[in-house]
Amino acid sequence: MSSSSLLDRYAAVDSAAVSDALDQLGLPAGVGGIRPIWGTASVVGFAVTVGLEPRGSGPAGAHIATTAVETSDSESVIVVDNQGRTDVSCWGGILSLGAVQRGARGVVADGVCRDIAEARDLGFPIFARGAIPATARGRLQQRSCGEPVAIAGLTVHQGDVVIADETGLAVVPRARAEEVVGIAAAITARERAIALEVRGSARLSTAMHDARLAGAQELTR
Ligand SMILES: O=C([O-])CC(=O)C(=O)O
Ligand SMILES: [Mg+2]
Repeated sequence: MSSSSLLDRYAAVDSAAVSDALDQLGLPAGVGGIRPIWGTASVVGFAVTVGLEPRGSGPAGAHIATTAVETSDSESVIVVDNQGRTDVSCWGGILSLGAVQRGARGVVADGVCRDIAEARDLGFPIFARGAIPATARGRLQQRSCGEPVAIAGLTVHQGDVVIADETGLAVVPRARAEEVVGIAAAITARERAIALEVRGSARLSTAMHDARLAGAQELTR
C-alpha cells in the first residue's frame, strides 16, 4: 500500500477506532489531553519528532523545531515533546508558516503553543495542551530531532502514524500501521451498523451489547 493511500485510510477513521484496534493487538491505547487548539477537527500523518528541554547556558542556535520543519513534507505531522509543560510555548506562528511551506499536515505538541490566530489564518492544524504567549526563546532548546519522544505517555518514533482529533491522540508503530487501520476500519463499520439500528427502532441495550460492540476477535482477548 502506498503511504498516501495508507494515510487516506487513517483519515477515514478516528482516534477512538484506532485506539480500539491498538487494544485488540495489545498495543498502547490512545490518550487524552491533547486537543485541537483552533477549528481543525483532526490530523493524520507520519511523525517527524522533536524533543525539547529547558535552555542551558550555551550560545543561542537555530530556533527549536526548525530542523524538523525543514525535513517535513506533505505526509508529515510534526510531533513536539515539551514534556507536558504548560508554562512556555513550544510552537509559534513563524514555525507554522515554515511548516505550511513544506506542506506539513499539522503539529501535535505535548505542551502549549502561541500565535494561534496566525496558525488559523494559515489553516495549519495545532493539537496541544493549550496556548500561552510566553516565548520559547531563552527558555527551551532542542534536545533531539528524529529520535523517539514521549507524548502524553506514548512513545512516538519518527515515521509512526499519528492521528489526533477532538477526542485525543493515537500513535501507531509504522510496522503495524496497515494491520491497525484494517481493524479500525472494521470497527468503524460495525459501529456505524449499530448506530443505524439505534436510529431505527432497536433497543439500545440490545443493539449496543458489549460482545457485539467488541466484535468476534476482541472476545478472545
Ligand atoms: O519565539 C517563539 O516562541 C516562536 C514564535 O513565536 C514563532 O514561531 O512565531
Ligand atoms: Mg511568533
